[in-house]
Amino acid sequence: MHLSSVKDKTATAHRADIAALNYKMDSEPSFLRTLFSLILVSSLLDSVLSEVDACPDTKTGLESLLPSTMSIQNASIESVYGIMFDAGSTGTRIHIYSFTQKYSDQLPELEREIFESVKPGLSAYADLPEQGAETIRGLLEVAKNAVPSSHWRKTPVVLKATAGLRLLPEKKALALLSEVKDILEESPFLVPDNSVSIMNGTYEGILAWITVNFLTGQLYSQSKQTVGILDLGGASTQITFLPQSEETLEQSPLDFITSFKMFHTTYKLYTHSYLGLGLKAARLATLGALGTGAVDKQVFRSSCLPRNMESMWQFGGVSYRYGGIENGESGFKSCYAEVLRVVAGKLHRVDEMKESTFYAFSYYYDRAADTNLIVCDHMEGFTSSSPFLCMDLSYITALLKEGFGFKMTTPLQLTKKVNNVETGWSLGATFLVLQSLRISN
Ligand SMILES: Nc1nc2c(ncn2[C@@H]2O[C@H](COP(=O)(O)OP(=O)(O)O)[C@@H](O)[C@H]2O)c(=O)[nH]1
Ligand SMILES: [Ca+2]
Repeated sequence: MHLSSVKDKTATAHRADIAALNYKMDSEPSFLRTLFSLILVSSLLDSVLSEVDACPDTKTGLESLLPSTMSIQNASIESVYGIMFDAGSTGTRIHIYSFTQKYSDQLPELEREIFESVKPGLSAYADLPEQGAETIRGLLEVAKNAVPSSHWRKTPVVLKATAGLRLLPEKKALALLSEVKDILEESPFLVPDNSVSIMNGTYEGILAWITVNFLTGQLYSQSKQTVGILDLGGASTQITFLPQSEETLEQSPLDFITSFKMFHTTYKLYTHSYLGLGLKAARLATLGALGTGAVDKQVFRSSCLPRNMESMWQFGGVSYRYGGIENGESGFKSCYAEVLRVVAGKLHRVDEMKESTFYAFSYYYDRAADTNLIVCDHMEGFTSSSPFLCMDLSYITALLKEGFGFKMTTPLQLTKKVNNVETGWSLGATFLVLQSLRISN
């Protein structure tokens, strides 16, 4: 079993708080081994990335806006702010970034992030767009407190929705976005054109890759030892990495490879977003409830749930009745067979992935952090607070192992934050907005 930490990979990081997950070893061994090979980087690399090589070339793409270094310094210097809403399938989050610009001829530095979230996500308001958009208002108040009023007018605010809205009928999604746009326009912030949209899945992966490799210092290092990212959302999941072998480029479908230029380097990334393979969509698929809509009295059953359980669950504004199989199968073996059917044949694989380093976040992190004991074979002891734990962990195992084809030995870094900044696509997306508005150099 191979365990590694962020510290090993990041020369400029000084400290990583690492907590290996504590699993009970009497459950199914293969299940445990996969999960045990994940490390919980419990968040804080509290050091700063320093002395990085800033290449202020304003001619090309993203390089012109990436902050040259991360620093937590007192900033009496001119500040630049950017507000990004992540309208995810399970919740809406606001990220308020502040950057400082020390000298007008230098690139700005990322100073800090303020983060707040609300649940459920916009897609839960599919039939109540006005009410859904109201959830944005409270988050905008957070932004008003975080950004000095003298900067409101020049601070861009953007909302990007992901798989929850992608899965809604177009008319309903557009109605929600239109209400949201009205609320942003009532705010004192700068609302650029196309400020409210559904983001393409390819961007989701690329922007998260930029965020993570920026935060870990890889975009500045000479060695360009970038790391891949695995994001497991509620409705979709993304994989993005920089292929090293020609074989990978040749063997991948054309739409899995995207090129862009940054820091005098052209990156040719492998990226794909699998719609419907997010954790919550996978629950529906496992239960056989995908695409059934609001089915009144039907109870969807699974051996991944405690035998005597029966309850209700909501996703995307639809309520589902679900339960265990009374007097029937239960436990890891049968559960794993069920989730395998959800991933079988759905994912593209390349050999190189097995040898690469990946940062895994979102539900990969959340569900692992929820897990002190693996209890698929002891489900009767479950409380109703987490009835889906066995199903979710079985799905994550199946997705990584049988879906993407990772080996037991592939090290995956589970992380929520790097340098106290949330991992995810939001920071990368904010760089793009600042660049398009020429707010940064
Ligand atoms: N680390 C991190 N996780 C996040 C952030 N925002 C959402 N998540 C996680 O993303 C998962 C939910 O996915 P979501 O974005 O709602 O669904 P999607 O629309 O399918 O991507 C949960 O595990 C959240 O905790 C963030 O800013 N940072
Ligand atoms: Ca997401």
